[in-house]
Amino acid sequence: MRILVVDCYDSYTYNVCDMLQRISKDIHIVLVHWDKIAEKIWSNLHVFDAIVIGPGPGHPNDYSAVLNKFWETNIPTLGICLGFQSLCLYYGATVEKMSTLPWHGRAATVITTGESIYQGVSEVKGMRYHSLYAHNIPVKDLTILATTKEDNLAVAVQAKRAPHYGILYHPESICSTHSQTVINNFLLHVVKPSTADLPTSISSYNVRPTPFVDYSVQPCFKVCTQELSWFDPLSFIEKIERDNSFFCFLDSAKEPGEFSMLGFTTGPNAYTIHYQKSIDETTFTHCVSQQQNKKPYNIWKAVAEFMSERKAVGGLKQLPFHGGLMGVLGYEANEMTKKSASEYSRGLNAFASKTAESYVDAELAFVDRSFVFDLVQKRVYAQTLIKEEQTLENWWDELLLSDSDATSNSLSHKGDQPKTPTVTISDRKSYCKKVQDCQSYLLSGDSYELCLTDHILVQPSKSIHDFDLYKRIRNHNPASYAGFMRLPHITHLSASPERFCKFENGHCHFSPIKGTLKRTPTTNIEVAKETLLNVKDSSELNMIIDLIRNDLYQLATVNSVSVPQLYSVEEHPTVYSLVSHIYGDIKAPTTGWDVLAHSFPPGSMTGAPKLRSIQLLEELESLPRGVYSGIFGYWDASLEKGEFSVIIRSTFRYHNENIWHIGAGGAITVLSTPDGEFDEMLLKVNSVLPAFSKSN
Ligand SMILES: C=C(O[C@@H]1C=C(C(=O)O)C=C[C@H]1O)C(=O)O
Ligand SMILES: NC(=O)CC[C@H](N)C(=O)O
Repeated sequence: MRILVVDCYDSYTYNVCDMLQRISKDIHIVLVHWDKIAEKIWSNLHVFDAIVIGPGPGHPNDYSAVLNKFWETNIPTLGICLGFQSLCLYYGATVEKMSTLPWHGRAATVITTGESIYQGVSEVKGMRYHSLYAHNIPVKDLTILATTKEDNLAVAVQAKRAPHYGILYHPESICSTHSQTVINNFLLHVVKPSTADLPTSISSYNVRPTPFVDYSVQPCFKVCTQELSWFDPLSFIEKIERDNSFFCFLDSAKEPGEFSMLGFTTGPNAYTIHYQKSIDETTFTHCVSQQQNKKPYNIWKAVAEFMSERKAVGGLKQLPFHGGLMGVLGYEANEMTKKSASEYSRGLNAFASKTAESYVDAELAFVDRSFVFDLVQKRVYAQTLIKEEQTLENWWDELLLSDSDATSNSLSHKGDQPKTPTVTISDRKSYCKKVQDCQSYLLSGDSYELCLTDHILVQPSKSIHDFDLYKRIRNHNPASYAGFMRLPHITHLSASPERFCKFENGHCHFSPIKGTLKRTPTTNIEVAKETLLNVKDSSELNMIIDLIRNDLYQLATVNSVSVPQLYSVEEHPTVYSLVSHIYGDIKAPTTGWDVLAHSFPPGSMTGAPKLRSIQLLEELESLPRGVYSGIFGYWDASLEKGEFSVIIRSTFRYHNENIWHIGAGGAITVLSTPDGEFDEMLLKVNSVLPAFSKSN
């Protein structure tokens, strides 16, 4: 069966594709963007057995010139949400803003006629992501098939003189029920599948992403492992790090901790890598020779090629990291945002007017020398990536010898009592105004959720030693995804609680956080569960769960994406969080790096639909986000495993400038209160800011 799926740049379109393909493996989908439908598609429309017009931001009027061409055919067509509205509009209904608050991320009870595509289904749960609704529906042209119990809204229609259907709720959502029956009814009872193959010129026409490179390459390195007697990573780093030494420390700081890893750039095979979006160039610098190799394209493709040429074999299987990539990809390191970190060079606010090249959008290191700390077993391993012809040096001896009392756990610090820094942050009034601006976009149907953030600048009274600052942040907020990275362009200090994505041997795991509650003496995990499992926070999370399923479906194997438990509440040092866990499987030649690239930036930091939300947020937020909202982590040289956190509750600076950046914000929905969102933003700033004024 050949189906044309029209993608209106929603963040749920791939969920629609997967929903269709779960019906039958014989379904061949051609996915096209509504505004980029090639002439060869239009001239071959008749070869498709069915058409599905997906959901999308904005008003259906914006799409009519194109979508109406589908309603003029006699091809079985199903419109979802925006597609439903387009069908109703085509027959003269009125489509306009809801007169009540929209149900973004909330499932309604849908009563059906039990007829047509609802044969055998009398009541379903239907997840709603719409701000507009259709009324004055002409009954001479359209039959209403279902309405909501809560507000008696028409949510499914069928045309009387053509096999055209519309469903306003999202049947593809994790929270909708009986969708396989409904879609089955549409496909099997409405569509008469033809047997002929699609013309090759069309069958390969697809916007579904493909892996960057073929990773089935010959390994280039082997991993040499030397177990050492235990030493505490933090005290060790404090002793050996110097103001100009580059290294990357991924610190599992939340008790009991699992693995921490420390990567050095001192080996013969080490590189630093940085990306400048403003010139779309990725630079690889060999650490020993300082020789540079520049690639005139984005970091995702460039790093994929680089890593495929440096595949490693060996090492202890139980360790997460043996050497490879460590670092940060900043929020703007994607093709959806227009801004880049180079904006800082235009003397914005307090920035020194450095050149644009000073501000990079991503920076990582390829480390061939690393320590991995098994915090549970209290074991530490020195690991080296070497080529066959290279000889192994005991590089760790020199480091350990330079640190005679590595076992000391004192969190001593350099320098005297820092004075209160100068902090630039939005005031309540201006932030609340931005929250209201967000909500206007939500009510107009341009977005269902916007993760609004503020860009806080911290100028210490005198320069602060960065690792001292890290130790203070870690003391105040020991997080699961803590870490310290000092590389040539960016110094980044993390206290993040949020995993973005972990991948290992083809299994991917995302765990977005939405819903944050301050810890107080009267809150405990039970109180937090009662408080966070409310309509606002769960609807915020539902939208991101569906968005991440969609991102995963782009590359995951059909039927492999799952959400075993919709919500859980996690306890962190300063807050409680509502979390969900989404899993999916990929198979070679796809790797976790491909999944990261096509799921970036993190949906929990953009909102949904992702593209439109990113565009709106760029309008609303004056500065680039820089490192904040990006991801921080590692990709092992085996290419088989890696883990990146969402960069929040962190601070970073460029080039040892005495200006530190903190990003903080929260998901804005129609249920948000401006003051509540400002307070939430402040709560998150205070997971890091106090460290600039404390002495330990
Ligand atoms: C935006 C931030 O956090 C994000 C928004 C959250 C929320 O709205 O509850 C929680 C975690 C993050 O996904 C931040 O910490 O700055
Ligand atoms: N999910 C959608 O397709 C939304 C349709 C339209 N933008 C609305 O908000 O009503």
